[in-house]
Amino acid sequence: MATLLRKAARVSLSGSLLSAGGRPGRLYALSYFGSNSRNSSTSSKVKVDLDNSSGIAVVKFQGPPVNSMGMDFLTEMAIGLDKLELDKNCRGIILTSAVPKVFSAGLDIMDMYGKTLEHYELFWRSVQDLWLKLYSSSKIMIAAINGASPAGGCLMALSCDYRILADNPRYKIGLNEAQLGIVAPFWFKDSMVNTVGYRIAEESIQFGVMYSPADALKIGLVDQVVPEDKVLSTAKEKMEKWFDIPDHARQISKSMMRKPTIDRMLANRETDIKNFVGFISKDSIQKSLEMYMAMLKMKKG
Ligand SMILES: CC/C=C\C/C=C\CCCC/C=C/C(=O)SCCNC(=O)CCNC(=O)[C@H](O)C(C)(C)COP(=O)(O)OP(=O)(O)OC[C@H]1O[C@@H](n2cnc3c(N)ncnc32)[C@H](O)[C@@H]1OP(=O)(O)O
Repeated sequence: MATLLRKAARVSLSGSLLSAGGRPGRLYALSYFGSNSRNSSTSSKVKVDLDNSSGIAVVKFQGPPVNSMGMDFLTEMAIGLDKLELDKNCRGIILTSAVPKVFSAGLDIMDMYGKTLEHYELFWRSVQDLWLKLYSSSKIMIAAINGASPAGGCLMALSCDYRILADNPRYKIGLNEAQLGIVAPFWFKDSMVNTVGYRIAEESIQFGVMYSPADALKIGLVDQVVPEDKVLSTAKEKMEKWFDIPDHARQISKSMMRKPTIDRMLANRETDIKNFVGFISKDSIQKSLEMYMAMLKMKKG
């Protein structure tokens, strides 16, 4: 019976939940995925390794020093996720980091500082695009969080179906935007509310709280805390459990849960871009970012 279910589960719905929701999907070349038992692709910031026999793809962030989400990272992630979304051999995706101590430092602050309005618009569209791909993926998404995960890093984790955090008190996670003098947009907030509930999100976002693993587990921001050397293996074990559920049933259930949040973002996408560009280009906000970057550098010296 279990084997039958696994076979049935292999017949997955094609495309992300976005296309399953009746929106036009896009086609991308499948150049690097052949019929070998393992397919790897490395670009400068992201490594994708799909094991065809298990159906698990590991997407590793490899942009030292802190895996910040700049234009290159956003583009490479978008391409990698599109390819995996279309690959029938892939049933689950694990996000993790190859950079010691950091999962991702979130959006690259240098992409939000001292640039043109056109750059801000393009950058924000790319951030939205990555979130849409992650949040609406038809695949099982597990975050194997093996380092600090502030702001955009936390958002990537929140977009997954399951979160495993390494048990190291230095690996804090949260939407800390308010601490930088900027504001987590509504779809960051929605992702947080959908995970931890309204009351906790309300406090969390206003204070820009960064949670220790123990606290993140307590509020449900992560689902499991495990020793650092077990993060990836636990993610793979967990994935096998998710694989027991037939894909079509899981995908439709996922879509049912996430569609209202995705639709809200799509309906407000252009306004959100306008808000971002207007907000980030303000002198006062640019000053806050400048001071924050200086503070990060001072902390080092
Ligand atoms: C009305 C509202 C409408 C719309 C909304 C409008 C706008 C706002 C939306 C914006 C949403 C923003 C989301 C974000 O993700 S913002 C980014 C937030 N990130 C952080 O605060 C993390 C900052 N970094 C850290 O805390 C630490 O670096 C970290 C990750 C814990 C690692 O610590 P450590 O290993 O000690 O490394 P260093 O701090 O020494 O950093 C090394 C190096 O990297 C630089 N750096 C760190 N983070 C970033 C970053 N996010 N972007 C760019 N650069 C970063 C750091 O300065 C060091 O540089 P150096 O040159 O000194 O080597």
